[in-house]
Amino acid sequence: MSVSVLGAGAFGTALAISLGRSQPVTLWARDPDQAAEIATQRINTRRLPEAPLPEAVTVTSDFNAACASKTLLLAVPMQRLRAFLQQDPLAFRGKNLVACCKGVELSTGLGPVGVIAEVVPDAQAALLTGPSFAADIARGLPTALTLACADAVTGLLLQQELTTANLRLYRTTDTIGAEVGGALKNVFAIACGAVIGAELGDSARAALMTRGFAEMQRMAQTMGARAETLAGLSGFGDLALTCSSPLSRNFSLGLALGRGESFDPSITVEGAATARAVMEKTKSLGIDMPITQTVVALIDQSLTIADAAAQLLTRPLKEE
Ligand SMILES: NC(=O)C1=CN([C@@H]2O[C@H](COP(=O)(O)OP(=O)(O)OC[C@H]3O[C@@H](n4cnc5c(N)ncnc54)[C@H](OP(=O)(O)O)[C@@H]3O)[C@@H](O)[C@H]2O)C=CC1
Ligand SMILES: O=C(CO)COP(=O)(O)O
Repeated sequence: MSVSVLGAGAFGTALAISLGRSQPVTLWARDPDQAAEIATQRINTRRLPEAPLPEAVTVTSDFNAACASKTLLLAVPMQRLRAFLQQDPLAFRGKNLVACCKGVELSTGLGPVGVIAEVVPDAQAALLTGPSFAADIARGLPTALTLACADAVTGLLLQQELTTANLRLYRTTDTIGAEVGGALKNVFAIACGAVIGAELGDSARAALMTRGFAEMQRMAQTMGARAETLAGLSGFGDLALTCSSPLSRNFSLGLALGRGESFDPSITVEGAATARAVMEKTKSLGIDMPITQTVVALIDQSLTIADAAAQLLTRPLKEE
């Protein structure tokens, strides 16, 4: 069986590199000039410099050629996924579509698996998520991720097909839990970055991570997810990585907010739109998400970091 990665950003390129060390892989970039440059130089200088492509990676901008594979990894940002699929839904029929993005769609409140199911209902939708920086995967450093697929047989097949020497996959059928964990960890990473940027201390960050994890569990379980999914790589695991590393773009946006600095708007930061989408969604779920709400206000600059901290500290006292 063959695999293609659609989207030659940092993550798509890293996955193609890891897979390409042991099997043929196609990496698709939408821009023909970019595809030609990566193919010639054997490196994605724009998105993942210092990570050479193995020989077994074929780079192309030919969409139909890339879609000839049975398994397609969709490595485009969350808010672009629907438009990307809608360009040619027939090309995706009957495929194993593995979303590699994290977040909640602003217009619908759906996660990546939900979006795939809506646009291409006759594909097998799956999600690859969990703690990993693209640069680490590309360098061959050890990583472990979650492969979520509601269909257990397809999930097992994808787990075997996409596990590599340095990328160990665990599988689950709980796609909702995996979606919510991956989406919310980015929101809390923004909050943690802001706390560190404003020099409020590591204790405050630990409090935010823990109470953020409570919000994540609350939302996921209200939506029918399993608690053990949130305790796994896609929930706790990714929360731990993203909230503690300046290599995270979400954490870095938070750092900039905390320091009162500007941040390059062209950088992919999934947590910003997702925080908004989650607040919209939780209106109908009827649950309390105070940290997520605070992140929305910080991004909108309708609240200072000091006021945000004061607001969270003075909420009514409750049981843990
Ligand atoms: N980077 C990382 O370490 C990790 C990222 N992820 C997740 O992977 C997803 C992608 O992130 P990442 O690769 O880092 O982002 P990048 O910003 O590096 O790349 C995004 C890619 O998506 C492409 N793209 C955007 N819109 C479209 C579209 N409509 N059609 C086709 N291609 C499109 C871009 O193409 P173009 O260059 O032409 O604009 C670019 O190649 C995110 O959800 C992120 O959370 C998950 C784990 C790790
Ligand atoms: O998802 C990631 C790590 O698991 C990458 O995080 P950022 O998108 O914040 O860089």
